[in-house]
Amino acid sequence: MLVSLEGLDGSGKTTVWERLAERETYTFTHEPTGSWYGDAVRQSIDTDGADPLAELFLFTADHADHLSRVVKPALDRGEVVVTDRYSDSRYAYQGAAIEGLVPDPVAYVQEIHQPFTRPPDLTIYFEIDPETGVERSGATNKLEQQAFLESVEANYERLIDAEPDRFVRVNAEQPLDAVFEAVASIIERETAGQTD
Ligand SMILES: Nc1ncnc2c1ncn2[C@@H]1O[C@H](COP(=O)(O)OP(=O)(O)OP(=O)(O)O)[C@@H](O)[C@H]1O
Ligand SMILES: Cc1cn([C@H]2C[C@H](O)[C@@H](COP(=O)(O)O)O2)c(=O)[nH]c1=O
Repeated sequence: MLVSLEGLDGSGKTTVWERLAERETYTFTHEPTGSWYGDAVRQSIDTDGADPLAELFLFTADHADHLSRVVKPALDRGEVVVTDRYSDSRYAYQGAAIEGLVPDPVAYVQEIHQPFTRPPDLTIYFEIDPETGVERSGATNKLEQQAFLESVEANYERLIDAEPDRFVRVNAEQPLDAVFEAVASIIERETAGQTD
């Protein structure tokens, strides 16, 4: 079973993911990955003026490698995989970043993925206000900006509307302990008795 954690920058995904890894025996992974593809992505994120379409394809290359090298093999072994960000990050973030370059950016990014990706079975959406996201993340790069995160949030809402059964919302403005327990219990409930 494949579980993804999604949300705006600063929503607390990584903090919860790290705590889960201390307590649970799931397979833990993340995007951008630690591979050289992930390094290229991080270099692009930190480059103001990087071409947004080129950045989309860097993120997508990292996803393709992540799928074939980590996610699919773990799922084939019957493991529960918990990933900190996955394909919805591309639909929401690059959907916002390439606005104006193609007619329907979110649909365009989804179409690029459709032939090869493996959609998550469950996606936990860490819900926070973009303003809180900017405060918590420290606005350290071009993505952690309020206006941009407002567009990203709108794209996430569109994805949730399209697939309400896949997404579970968690109020990520609660104290961290409450967010963590909510996420842990959702995953425990949804994975009970499941292997792949
Ligand atoms: N529920 C919470 N209440 C208050 N602060 C929080 C909460 N969750 C996380 N934080 C803090 O917010 C900051 C960002 O958290 P974290 O890195 O986990 O977010 P993230 O969703 O992984 O962001 P990004 O996608 O940018 O990596 C950290 O300093 C973390 O301690
Ligand atoms: C996977 C992915 C990520 N992003 C953005 C979201 C963050 O601002 C950065 C890095 O992610 P992290 O959780 O802080 O490590 O990259 C993106 O725009 N598109 C994606 O597909």
